Amino acid sequence: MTSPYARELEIAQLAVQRAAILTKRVFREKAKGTVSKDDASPVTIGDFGAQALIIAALRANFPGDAIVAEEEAAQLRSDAGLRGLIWDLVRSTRLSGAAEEALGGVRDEADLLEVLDLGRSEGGRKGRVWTIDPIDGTKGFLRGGQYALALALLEDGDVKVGVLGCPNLPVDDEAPLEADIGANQTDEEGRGVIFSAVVGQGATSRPLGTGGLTEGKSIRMKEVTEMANACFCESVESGHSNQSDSAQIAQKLGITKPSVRMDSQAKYGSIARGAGDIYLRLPTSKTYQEKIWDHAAGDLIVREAGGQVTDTKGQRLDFGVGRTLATNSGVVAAPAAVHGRVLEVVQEVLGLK
Ligand SMILES: Nc1ncnc2c1ncn2[C@@H]1O[C@H](COP(=O)(O)OS(=O)(=O)O)[C@@H](OP(=O)(O)O)[C@H]1O
Ligand SMILES: [Mg+2]
Ligand SMILES: [Mg+2]
Ligand SMILES: [Mg+2]
Repeated sequence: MTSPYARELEIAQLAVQRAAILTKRVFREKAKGTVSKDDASPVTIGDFGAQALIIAALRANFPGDAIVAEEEAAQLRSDAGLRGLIWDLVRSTRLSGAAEEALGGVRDEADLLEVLDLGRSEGGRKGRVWTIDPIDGTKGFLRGGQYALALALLEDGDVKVGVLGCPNLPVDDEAPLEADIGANQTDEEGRGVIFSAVVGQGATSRPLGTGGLTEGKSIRMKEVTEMANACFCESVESGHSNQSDSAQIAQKLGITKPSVRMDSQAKYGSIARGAGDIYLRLPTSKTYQEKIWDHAAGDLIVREAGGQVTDTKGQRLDFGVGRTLATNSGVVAAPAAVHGRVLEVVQEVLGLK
């Protein structure tokens, strides 16, 4: 008997792997100066191209499912030049060997727009909903630092399958956490990893390849025996997470190491494999609502690796409210055994108790 969600997991990973071939091409061509067209940023090109390829794979395999994706086609409808550039990339990006056969493609430029707009679902608590962030950590992508292609399947509001493609993280699960290096790490030997998880089946990492999937390894969070030695990750952008609050929290917890700042859901993947221990995302404004595509895959991967993920109020992230995590505020992710203690200090510093 095949395990539940086996096909969803396989297709999701292949789709992410194919889309990562495109984002890496865009980065390389940007470095050579051949990709920019007028004011189109490479991240725009990569975002649209990767989203189109991922949705095409979902459309071919799970045509009845709803999709909540970050980008939409509007800008491409009015910009034929940009549309043509993206179409050229999309039509020529394929997995090697038989793996490509399982994934559907995009037919033409008109279909490109159609496919992109399939991601405009409002989400919600009913049925199967895929959520996609084609490039998470756009700043990291541009710098040649960390970024992720994120894909998750929700069923009745719960995350069932999560996949994170991280082209610039080390393949080696034991490799120490690197602060945002910002150098061009794309294509460096030993980099590129896919994290994945299925509810109740644990979390896995495997090299990000260009054809069929290779064997995965099970990953677990590291046990925190001494808080002083714990390592916490946070956003690079101070506008995305309050870094002065996190410094105070770390100090109160007795953490002596400086935080590791890293873009994207690579933070979730890194703590899930024990390269780091804690991920804090502390609100910088009362009005910003986190987007479901920025957290769904990472949330499941960390929980399946032995972690607990809540918001700063101590509530589980609720992916069933719509396109945003409207009822949550920030993120606190840590090994289950110490999550309570971390949350207590977060609430003390934020004045929530
Ligand atoms: N004000 C504010 N607060 C919190 N989050 C915000 C905010 N503004 C944007 N975003 C979202 O942050 C996503 C990137 O998060 P990161 O953790 O990668 O940030 S950072 O790049 O490390 O600084 C980023 O995802 P991408 O757009 O896919 O890069 C945004 O969806
Ligand atoms: Mg994002
Ligand atoms: Mg994005
Ligand atoms: Mg964005």
